[in-house]
Amino acid sequence: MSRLFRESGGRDAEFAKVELKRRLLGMTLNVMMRTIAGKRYYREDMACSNESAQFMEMVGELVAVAGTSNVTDFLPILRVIDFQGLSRRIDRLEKKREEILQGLIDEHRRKGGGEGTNTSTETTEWAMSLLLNNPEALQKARQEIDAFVEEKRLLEENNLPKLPYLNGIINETLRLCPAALLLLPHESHEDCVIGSYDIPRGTILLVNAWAIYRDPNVWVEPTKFMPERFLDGRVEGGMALPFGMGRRKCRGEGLAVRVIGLALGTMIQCFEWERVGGGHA
Ligand code: HEM
Repeated sequence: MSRLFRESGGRDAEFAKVELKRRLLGMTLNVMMRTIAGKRYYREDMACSNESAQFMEMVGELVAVAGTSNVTDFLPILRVIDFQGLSRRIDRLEKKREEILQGLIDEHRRKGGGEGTNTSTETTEWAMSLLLNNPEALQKARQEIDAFVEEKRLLEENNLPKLPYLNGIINETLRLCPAALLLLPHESHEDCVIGSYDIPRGTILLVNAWAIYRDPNVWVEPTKFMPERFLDGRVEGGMALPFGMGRRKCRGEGLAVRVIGLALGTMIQCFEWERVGGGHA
């Protein structure tokens, strides 16, 4: 925030154009790496070390491979020739990941001392984008924060549960722009029945969260940005599962919601925001 403040030219300055993605990525990566390995990857000037460049490259490749349809799932015979070369790509990626993680473990031992990066970064960026396109919601969030947090004090993590509208914005962002469109694939390890369907052992199940979030039978005006859907602890339609459900639910939910809430809330509290070129997208 202090860097954004300096770049914006300080208190009485005109609007300045800023690029958020790299900063949000740096911030989430730093939170994650401080938790996992006790070190920062990005410095304040956003320069990144060779190690963090490698790490980001690996995350980028992982996202690309995870998003590629695998033809051999449908025509297993093609597996023999590794038709799309996906197996080779995954093997290479696995090796790279092992090297990076082993390097962190070795370093940690010497000093005696997830995938969550992308999802938190993208959700925060989408939230800002939705707010810039819905200035009345931005205004409401600002009023809520100003009414609750004393003047001249920065928003703190323990304020977050008391800011229902800000939380509504995060939930509505996760609904409209879900970071995990199909959650993560699950595979049945034994025959089972779901609803009235017989599911054989070894079936891959994908949950189309994106379609659920846009179902007009579940949501009023599903494509509209309305944080109010989530106010008073209620969930319109009762069908929100951005972090999945059950035993394999996201482990990082608590961390993600806090990091996104704090980053978004502080950006709203500290700055006036406008779309580049004004207008509406
Ligand atoms: C906006 C942020 C995030 C979203 C939307 C998200 C979403 C998800 C979803 C949908 C799943 C699959 C759940 C299922 O299959 O039912 C998942 C799994 C997981 N997430 Fe997240 N996630 C986020 C951030 C994070 C963060 C920050 C971390 C770690 C620091 C994290 C760690 C994990 C782990 C370890 C799993 C696998 C859990 C398991 O298989 O048992 N996530 N996440």
